[in-house]
Amino acid sequence: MSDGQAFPESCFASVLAVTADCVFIIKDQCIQYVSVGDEVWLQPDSIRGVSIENLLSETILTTLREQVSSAQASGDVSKARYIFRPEHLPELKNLGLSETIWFETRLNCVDASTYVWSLRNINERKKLERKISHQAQRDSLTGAYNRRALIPVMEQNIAQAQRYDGICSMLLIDIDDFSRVNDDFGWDAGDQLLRQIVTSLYQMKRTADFLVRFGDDQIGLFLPETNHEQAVLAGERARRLVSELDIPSASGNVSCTVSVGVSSLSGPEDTAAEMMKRIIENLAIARHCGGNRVEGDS
Ligand SMILES: Nc1nc2c(ncn2[C@@H]2O[C@H](COP(=O)(O)OP(=O)(O)OP(=O)(O)O)[C@@H](O)[C@H]2O)c(=O)[nH]1
Repeated sequence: MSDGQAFPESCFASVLAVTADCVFIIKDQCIQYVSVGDEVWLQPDSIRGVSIENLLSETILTTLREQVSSAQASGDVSKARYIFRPEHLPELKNLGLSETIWFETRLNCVDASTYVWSLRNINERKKLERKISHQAQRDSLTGAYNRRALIPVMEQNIAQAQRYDGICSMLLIDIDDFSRVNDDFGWDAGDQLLRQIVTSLYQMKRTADFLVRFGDDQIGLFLPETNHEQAVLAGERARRLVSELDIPSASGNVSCTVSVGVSSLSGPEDTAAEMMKRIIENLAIARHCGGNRVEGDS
């Protein structure tokens, strides 16, 4: 900084006071100074002079040591992310840490024993990221995962099945004549039927099974560690379950049937794409034969 731009030392405290980040100045592992920023739960008077080793967990301290080393080695600002959980940080919990906080931090060394560590609360950003990721992977009507979410799950499970037992299957469940439900009972009743089918299948499935809204009137159910015979039985259970639904609507009770295509991994050369192709062919046969039917690999 040139002389003309000399920063008035009296302004340093004001700069810290206006920043939303929480800033620590740490010397010989002791907190020399803290500006709490938006972390108003933190009580500066209670932690000034305290050793960070008494305040932070071993996991956080390990990352912090690495961050300090990195800043020392590069002579530059070093960044790291931390999760502060009240249950892992009893001292901070006593001070008022009441919820899990994600911090994005920057650290700069002043000299060999002193560094400045600033912590930015990114909980809001994390929440938004989770919401966007949730929306990207979920169907908004039924809350089930969507087709996009299925692909990696299927590929990962198929790769795993090929390394170990080689077994997994998938069902594609298609509502017969769904447009008739919309036409005769209204779109709301159609929506309600879709939701109820997803809820019933969700209750039927095993924990490890992965259920998705595959298309407009199609539900996919990926079944890890399930052979073809078991998968066809699961398809039959799903078919029967849906046929027993009877949903009241303003225009009368709504019921429907489904056609189910089933396919199972057929060997080490098989792929998710090939399996999906067979499922769609089997589903087409089930529909062609009049619906309300389960069709598996021949
Ligand atoms: N209620 C409701 N209907 C939807 C939704 N998404 C798509 N649809 C309707 O679902 C219907 C699907 O029609 P098709 O794919 O021809 O299926 P189908 O009438 O069951 O015919 P088949 O499959 O040949 O028995 C269309 O009328 C779409 O407008 C939704 O979210 N809610």
